[in-house]
Amino acid sequence: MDKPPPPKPPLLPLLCSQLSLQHRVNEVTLTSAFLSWRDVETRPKRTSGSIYGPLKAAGSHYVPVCEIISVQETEEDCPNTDVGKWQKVPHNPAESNQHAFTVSYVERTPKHRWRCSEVTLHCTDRTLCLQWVQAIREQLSLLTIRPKRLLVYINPYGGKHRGKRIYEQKVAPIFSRASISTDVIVTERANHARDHLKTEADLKKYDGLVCVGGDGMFSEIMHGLISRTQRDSGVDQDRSDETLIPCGLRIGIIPAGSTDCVCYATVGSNDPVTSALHIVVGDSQPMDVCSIHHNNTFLRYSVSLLGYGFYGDVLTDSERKRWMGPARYDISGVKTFLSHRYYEGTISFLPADENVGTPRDKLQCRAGCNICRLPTADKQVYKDKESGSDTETDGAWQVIRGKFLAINAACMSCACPRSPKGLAPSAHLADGTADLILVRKCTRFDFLRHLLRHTNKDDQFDHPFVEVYRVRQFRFTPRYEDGDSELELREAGGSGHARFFSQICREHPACTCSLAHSSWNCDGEILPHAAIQVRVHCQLIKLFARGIEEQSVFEEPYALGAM
Ligand SMILES: CCCCCCCCCCCCC/C=C/[C@@H](O)[C@H](COP(=O)(O)O)NC(C)=O
Ligand SMILES: Nc1ncnc2c1ncn2[C@@H]1O[C@H](COP(=O)(O)OP(=O)(O)O)[C@@H](O)[C@H]1O
Ligand SMILES: [Ca+2]
Repeated sequence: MDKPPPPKPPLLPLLCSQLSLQHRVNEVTLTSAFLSWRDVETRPKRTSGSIYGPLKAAGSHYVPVCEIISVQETEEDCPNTDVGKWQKVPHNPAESNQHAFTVSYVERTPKHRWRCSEVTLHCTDRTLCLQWVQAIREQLSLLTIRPKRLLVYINPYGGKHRGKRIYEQKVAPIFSRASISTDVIVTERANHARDHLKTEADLKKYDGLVCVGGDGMFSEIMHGLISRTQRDSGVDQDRSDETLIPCGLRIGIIPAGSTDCVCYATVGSNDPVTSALHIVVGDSQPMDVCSIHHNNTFLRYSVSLLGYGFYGDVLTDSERKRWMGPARYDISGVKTFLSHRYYEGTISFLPADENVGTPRDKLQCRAGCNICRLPTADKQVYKDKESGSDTETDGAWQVIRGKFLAINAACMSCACPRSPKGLAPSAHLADGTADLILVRKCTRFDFLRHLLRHTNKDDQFDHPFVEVYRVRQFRFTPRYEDGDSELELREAGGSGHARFFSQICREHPACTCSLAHSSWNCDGEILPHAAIQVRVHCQLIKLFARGIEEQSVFEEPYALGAM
């Protein structure tokens, strides 16, 4: 949350020269933290006592070394065969035979988008030019968090089927400029990436994974990596009380899907170039993951939306409309809204510690979030267990029964272009909790008001039929469960009528009659069971991201690099 400190004065310049930039003399300085250049032909007036002077002063630029993408010696005055264009011939004839180098660096633009900007600096002789290139490269080589070798998976059918083109045109050139080597796999079927990661991939060869696709594709890669990590460490993921081993490799997401909420909620935009640059600079954002079990069988992991009722039904309907691309969610959304089905069941949950806040906090999770840096609340559960007190029976669990239009859980905001603040606007990426949102039966009109508030600034939780809880674990049992809760059916006074229909549904699994059940939408996959147990695993995975930056971060002085 903290505003980054202003750049420190360059106490120990590693290199300082007068170089020419667009035919003007600039004093160029490299320190271990910044590359800066200042036009010395127009000396700006200082307006305050600060040694930085007015940082907006014309001609002063600071680029943090950690945001430099690459440095290259520039070939002057020759046709650039790569792009088939001639470079601009300098006006000043004296400059035409000079040596130059080009530094590419991150430039922030509105809406959290990053772009690759360049500055070309001319030197009087080649030795000086090489000295500069070498000095900058040396500083870059000290940034050991940057990945050098990546394994890339592309889903050619995600979103609008543009994954391959997006990767080739926008991302691969950035990786090659940053000297990142890649192995690229274009998937041939669903679960290809997951299975490859689970069993075949030689993960030791890589510093990270890249997923080109949507939330479904990300989910595949996450499943492959988590399962592989547990198997390699001898951890049984079927046991719902296991402490899972965090994954070592970071995952980068190049958005090319329908919803792209994991990317949007961790980076602030769904822009392929921005994501590629976050990978290049080696960002790292830990992220919570929910594990979902049915009795003692592992079903799936979830990071974004785990939704029963409305979002489950939207997904079930939209799967038949995949050919429509992203628009399928709008059509199925309207259809599901009109059907206005509600489902009965019981939710039990273990509330999170108070110090992590509540789902209605005004405070949102942003880059460097203080709540996510707290010692993890998650660990408390295991401590309680070890000391013999069973948290499950000591009264901490709360139980809610009712008729629900929607039951949603999200361990992050789920912000996406459709809903910029997300399903759970105050959920934290890495605090070990999920926000549980219960929407009880209400009128169609009220439900519509609630849904529409996801798309504007109004508070979607400010309705009498909506309840929200911040939880570490929860369970759901539908009132009329298949197979194992005949007893509950009888206890609950289940009418012969209900039993009759639940019987029909059991015998005709394809029947979409939803008297008793909806399905869970788990990050865009349909789960086979309605009765589930869910637990949040704090910071189980890491992404090449940094969380959403506060707007002030890309105000001065950090934007001074803009030319
Ligand atoms: C009638 C008006 C309705 C407006 C409701 C707007 C609410 C939007 C909240 C969206 C939350 C999305 C959470 C992300 C879910 C993804 O995991 C999943 C799968 O995404 P994918 O297809 O793989 O990109 N997408 C959906 C829509 O279920
Ligand atoms: N080559 C492939 N052919 C068919 N399906 C695939 C392929 N590769 C991945 N998938 C599956 O496609 C599904 C949707 O992919 P995703 O990239 O999330 O796009 P969208 O956001 O449009 O749903 C994922 O669940 C993934 O498992
Ligand atoms: Ca969380």
